[in-house]
Amino acid sequence: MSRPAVSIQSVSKRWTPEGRAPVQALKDLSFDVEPGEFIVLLGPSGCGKSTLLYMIAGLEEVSGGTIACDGEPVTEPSAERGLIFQEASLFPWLTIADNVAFGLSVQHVQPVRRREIAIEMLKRVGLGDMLDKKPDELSGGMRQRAACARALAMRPKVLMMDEPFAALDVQTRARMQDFLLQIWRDSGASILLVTHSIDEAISLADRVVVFTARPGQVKTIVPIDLPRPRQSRDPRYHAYRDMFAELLADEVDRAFAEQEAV
Ligand SMILES: Nc1ncnc2c1ncn2[C@@H]1O[C@H](COP(=O)(O)OP(=O)(O)OP(=O)(O)O)[C@@H](O)[C@H]1O
Repeated sequence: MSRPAVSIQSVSKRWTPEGRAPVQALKDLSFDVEPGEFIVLLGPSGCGKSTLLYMIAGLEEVSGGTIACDGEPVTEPSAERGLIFQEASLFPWLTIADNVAFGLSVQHVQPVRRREIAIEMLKRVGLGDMLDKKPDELSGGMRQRAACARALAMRPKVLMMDEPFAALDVQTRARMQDFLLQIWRDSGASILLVTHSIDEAISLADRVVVFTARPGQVKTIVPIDLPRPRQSRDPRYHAYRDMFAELLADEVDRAFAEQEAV
């Protein structure tokens, strides 16, 4: 059997903000992500989903346990692990093509080749005629597609997405989900996507990792056994929706109770 793309073993994270009480964000978290697998992380606010992505990205250290990608312990950021945020973090003063090409300069790709790759990636995300536009000339959905192109240009083995479509309207969000499934299939990358939307989780995931309220632990891992494209009118889809709503309700109650107690 192949090695997991990401292996998370007994990971904990304790934040110690200056002048404030320490926060145990994650506790004894373990699961693997298989190569090419689409994982969705679902859980109440503050349970440590973003924290986990930052640690896999190598932007934050674990307080305990280990994270390994393709068998190698994560100690620093790598082009093999891309991270996309809710708001596309593009450089406003660069064109879309230059934004996509920028990351490749760090990988010492020659300028002409950088531009070729940028054009190829932007075409793939449907922005082939927007190459020389600046980010503020694009809609939110287009900016997010440009951010995907920039991440994919680095050929990551693992792509992490932190609520990437939360700021988009419902129609754009549905299109972006279709688009994401397409580029996921083409790229062969593993994806870890954080969302608060049960529908998004069911529409996208191979498996959904449900977190407990803080400190975040794995409450359960649910494989979504439905063919794609997934139809919300399918009775099995409804059964998943009910199950996730129930699983989350307890944890959201717990998270609220904790907040009120502070
Ligand atoms: N840099 C930081 N310093 C101190 N505490 C932090 C830091 N980042 C996150 N935390 C705390 O760690 C906990 C987990 O935060 P995190 O953002 O990972 O949760 P989340 O599940 O992604 O939340 P949400 O769904 O609301 O985005 C929260 O209590 C948060 O306040």
